[in-house]
Amino acid sequence: MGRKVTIAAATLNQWALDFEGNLDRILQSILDAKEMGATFRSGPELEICGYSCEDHFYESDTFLHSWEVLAELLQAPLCKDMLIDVGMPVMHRNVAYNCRVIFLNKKILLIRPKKILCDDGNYRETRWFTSWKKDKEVEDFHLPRMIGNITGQKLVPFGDAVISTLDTCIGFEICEELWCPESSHVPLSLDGVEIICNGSGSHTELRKGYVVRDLVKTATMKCGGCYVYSNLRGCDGQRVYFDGTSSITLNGHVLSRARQFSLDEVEVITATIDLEDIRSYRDSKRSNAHLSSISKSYPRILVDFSLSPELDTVLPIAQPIEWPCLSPEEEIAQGPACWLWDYLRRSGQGGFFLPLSGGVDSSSTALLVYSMCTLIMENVQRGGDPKVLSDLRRITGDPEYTPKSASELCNRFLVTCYMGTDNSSKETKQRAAALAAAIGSYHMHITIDKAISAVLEIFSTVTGLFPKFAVNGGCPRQNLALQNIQARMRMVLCYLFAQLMLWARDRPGGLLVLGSANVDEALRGYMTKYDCSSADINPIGGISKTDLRRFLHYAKEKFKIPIIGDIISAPPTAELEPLKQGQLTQTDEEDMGMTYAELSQFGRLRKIENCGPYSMYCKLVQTWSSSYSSKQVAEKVKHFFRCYAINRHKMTVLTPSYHAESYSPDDNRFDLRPFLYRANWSWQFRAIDKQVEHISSVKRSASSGSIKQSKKSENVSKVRTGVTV
Ligand SMILES: Nc1ncnc2c1ncn2[C@@H]1O[C@H](COP(=O)(O)OP(=O)(O)OC[C@H]2O[C@@H]([n+]3cccc(C(=O)O)c3)[C@H](O)[C@@H]2O)[C@@H](O)[C@H]1O
Ligand SMILES: Nc1ncnc2c1ncn2[C@@H]1O[C@H](COP(=O)(O)OP(=O)(O)OP(=O)(O)O)[C@@H](O)[C@H]1O
Ligand SMILES: NC(=O)CC[C@H](N)C(=O)O
Repeated sequence: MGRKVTIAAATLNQWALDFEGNLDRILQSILDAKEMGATFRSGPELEICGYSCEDHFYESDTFLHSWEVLAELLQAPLCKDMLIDVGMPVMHRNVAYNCRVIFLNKKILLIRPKKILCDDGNYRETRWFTSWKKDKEVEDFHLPRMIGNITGQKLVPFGDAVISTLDTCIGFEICEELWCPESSHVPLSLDGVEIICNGSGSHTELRKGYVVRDLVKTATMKCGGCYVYSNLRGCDGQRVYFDGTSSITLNGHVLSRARQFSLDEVEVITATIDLEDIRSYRDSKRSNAHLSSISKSYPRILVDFSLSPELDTVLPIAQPIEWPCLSPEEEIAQGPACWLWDYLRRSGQGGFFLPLSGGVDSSSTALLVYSMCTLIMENVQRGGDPKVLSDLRRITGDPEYTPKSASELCNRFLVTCYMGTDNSSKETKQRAAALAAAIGSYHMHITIDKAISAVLEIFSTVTGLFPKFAVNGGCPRQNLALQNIQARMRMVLCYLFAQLMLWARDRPGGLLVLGSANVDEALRGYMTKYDCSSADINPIGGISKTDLRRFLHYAKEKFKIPIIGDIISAPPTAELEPLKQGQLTQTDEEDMGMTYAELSQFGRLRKIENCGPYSMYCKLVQTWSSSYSSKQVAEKVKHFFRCYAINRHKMTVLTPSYHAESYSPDDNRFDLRPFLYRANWSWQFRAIDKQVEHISSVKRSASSGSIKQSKKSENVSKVRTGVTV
């Protein structure tokens, strides 16, 4: 009959500039697609070189090696009789484009450049690429000779065209083209293109999972057709994690979807569709059909090849499935854990070292490593990607190793250390030890007072001065300095232990130091510069305290670790000031002058809603009207902006973190701002003061108005009752 087509979308964990590994994973996906009966395979954006090559896209080597990989693919016997669509950068007439290259049986059919580039947040595509502006036009592309020698072609079409096979028509839109208001799938669908492929490089963020689902469902519900969305997966050398949710959708229904987070480097999904379902859906949507009849056509590349088999009557077609979205706490449990795994195996290190204070932040970080271990266990037990076990054996230095349990694995991967001082309470020490025992980390407890005294002694010998804590009569400067030296001393010890702990345990290599400053503390600058926040990597640096608490509640049940309950209910504290009869005198929220919940709101308004001090005040004066007076709101906003301005310099040395929040203050990558501010914000704060004054005068006149009004009504009622004034 020739109407049923099996299509494959590949999800690949590529790595920028790892041409060898990227080629292997592409080949593996083609093999898997073939074995699953597909005749067409589409893959993610820039899959040949990796998405995050960034300024390496200025290097001609990146283009050269991408062509070399394509040459391997063209010649691979595996690729015979399959229509293949791969992503790579291509230079055409001295301009670099982000392209799809579509080939079949050693011939390149089309090179399709990206038409709408992405420049939001983490993306800077226009820095390296130019968008193709010539709608529905193609030009001749002169193939490099090494490719021409394989394909026997000199020129191939380059531009905005579609592929017509004997049985259907295939078109392309690349990632951002789906997100933007002038998506290519609309004119493609109106021109009768039945299968639309989107090779994408879309990163994860908390609560973003529904976006692609809604986009592909809406696109195909409105326009009809089959949408093949292939996304990257993993950490390809940057702070972002590509979440891998590739999907195949038909006429508004999702037919197949890859997992959102997974350790599998290659995951191929397929769906068999009936092309007639597209035709009847579109034709019965009369508005669609009328618009189609007047739409301008795309150039069609005719191919003497059919995606559907001759005899397909009994071939079962795919049925709609549900696309459930993970909760934010599940996203935290899985996303950073997968990112940590990619980072660990690609960095060549032997595990992690974590200073564990028993507080919410460092405990969350420890639990994320444990979560990584549970994902590895699940993968090994399921017989998932064999690469997981081979990487595991390489990292542990044990070629025979097979993990017995997540906690046994955690013992090999994670060294935790409580670094106590005279100011530490026994409760935090116990909580750290109990958590470490529950997850199985290799735990130590050390005291660092001697080191701190030694450093202070150097200062006192030179100056003859002895700084004191505030409780002992010291000024704020002395008080802070005494806190910061403890925090910084911990950092120095972390790196020492990270370097030598595997030596002490008779294993090769070193450990990556994990940091655990959360996104809110960074924004407010409530951290000591170059203390434990200056780690190698930080899995929670993009996550808010509020979400970390939600994650801890989830982890307590999921991993059955009761001590997490105590960690959640303890007040966040730095424990850097002396205790009073063994009790805490210092809490984070009191020190900061704002709650974590308020801080999170400031963060969202500053970054996501682009509020300066004045706009932030105008918004919060309404939102917080039931709790604070306009004057109090003004004070809070000013306090936040003062702290932010004074501490912004700390963002320049922020430890690289997993990107999770759209309000991340990550300097010069996600949040481009100066780091030297005029911290009194005199102009801006005056604007706030004027508003406060205005609101107060309106209130004053309203209340005097209401007094007059009530006197007036009193008189009226007296007249009515016959009493004269
Ligand atoms: N504009 C600028 N550009 C570049 N550097 C600048 C700078 N302004 C100050 N600096 C430098 O920055 C340094 C001051 O920063 P830093 O040494 O961090 O010290 P600082 O920010 O003054 O104090 C540490 C802060 O973290 C809080 N804290 C302390 C201990 C633990 C915790 C916790 O996480 O629980 C929080 C503490 O309450 C305080 O707010 C100085 O070296 C100063 O010269
Ligand atoms: N007693 C300690 N032992 C080990 N590490 C510590 C200790 N105190 C602090 N740290 C490390 O320094 C980091 C920052 O310390 P801080 O007191 O600011 O904690 P925090 O950011 O509130 O985090 P937490 O919730 O983990 O205590 C902690 O996350 C932890 O990694
Ligand atoms: N690579 C792209 O074009 C980025 C796609 C998209 N805007 C996202 O946030 O995921």
